[in-house]
Amino acid sequence: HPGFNFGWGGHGGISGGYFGLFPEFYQSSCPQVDDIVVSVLEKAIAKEPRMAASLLRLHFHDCFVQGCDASVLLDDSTGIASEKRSVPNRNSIRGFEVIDEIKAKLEEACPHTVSCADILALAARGSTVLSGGPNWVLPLGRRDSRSASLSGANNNIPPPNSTLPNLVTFFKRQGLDEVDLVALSGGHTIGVARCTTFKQRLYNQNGNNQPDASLDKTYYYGLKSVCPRSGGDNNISPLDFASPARFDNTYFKLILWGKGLLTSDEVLWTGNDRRTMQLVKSYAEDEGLFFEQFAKSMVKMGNIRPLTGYNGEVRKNCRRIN
Ligand code: HEM
Ligand SMILES: [Ca+2]
Ligand SMILES: [Ca+2]
Repeated sequence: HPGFNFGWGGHGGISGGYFGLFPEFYQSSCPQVDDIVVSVLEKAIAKEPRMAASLLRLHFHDCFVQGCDASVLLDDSTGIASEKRSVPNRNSIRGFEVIDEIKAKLEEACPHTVSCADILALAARGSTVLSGGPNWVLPLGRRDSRSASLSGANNNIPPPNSTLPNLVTFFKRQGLDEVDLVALSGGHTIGVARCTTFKQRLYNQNGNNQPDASLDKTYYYGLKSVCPRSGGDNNISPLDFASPARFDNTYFKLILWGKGLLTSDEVLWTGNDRRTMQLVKSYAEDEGLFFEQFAKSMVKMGNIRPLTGYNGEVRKNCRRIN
């Protein structure tokens, strides 16, 4: 049965069973899988362009905690402490209704076949493409976890005020390098962030009641009007104000101009690491280069510790274990 990769993963030889994933995984068991995913995405993103950003982020927050196993989608229940309650996720991650709709359509077309973890990977790619970004060949065959890790979500997702060395460490822990860090940060070419995630930069970046000196002055004044010193924590600002719904390379151009929204964005340029500086500069100058590396790094991120073979399960409902 080609829809089930017996013999590929689960031998514990190669770390995490990387060789368990392959692009043709659903070729005979659910050939329409990508069409169904994209049709739901088209509707959702037409209704709200930001949804593309939210879905891209969901795959990232899944993969950095226990690997790409849809742990992020589990609700609280007996024995499950939902990752949705973690500091990086609460009042923040979204898109669950769209994932539910995709899952429901897939259960109709190909019952009990497509995992929620693969849906997240497909939704991230589809969202990128529909926003004008690159396409890539996507290895599939991830299975879904029977557990979640609230502490993992608190400890493994990098906070927005991270220093550059800290960001590098968070990514290294997942087997990702500086090139992946810079390229994947380019995901911030779409979507928004809440005032609470960048407030410190505006009012007290170094404990001296001063703004982050790397902020462009005009940009800084604009941000202060959205994000007052006190209150307004849930006010939102685009991560790439020049083209918040378009997947392009303006995110990197803005960073060169001191107009990156989060500390974690700006430090890629100001963090005194010649490698990340050079990468920011090259992606700002060459969108094609950024697209190519983003695609490669997304595949790499999507390969973080997947469950394959007999491990895990294919959930019937992405919000709970079977
Ligand atoms: C490098 C470390 C990263 C940090 C510190 C970081 C941090 C954040 C923060 C704080 C927000 C705003 C959350 C909120 O206000 O509720 C955000 C949004 C976002 N992040 Fe990241 N992120 C990082 C990497 C990534 C990666 C690797 C991706 C995907 C490839 C990504 C994609 C997104 C997207 C698309 C949004 C907007 C979501 C929306 O509008 O709903 N981020 N990120
Ligand atoms: Ca996970
Ligand atoms: Ca953009």
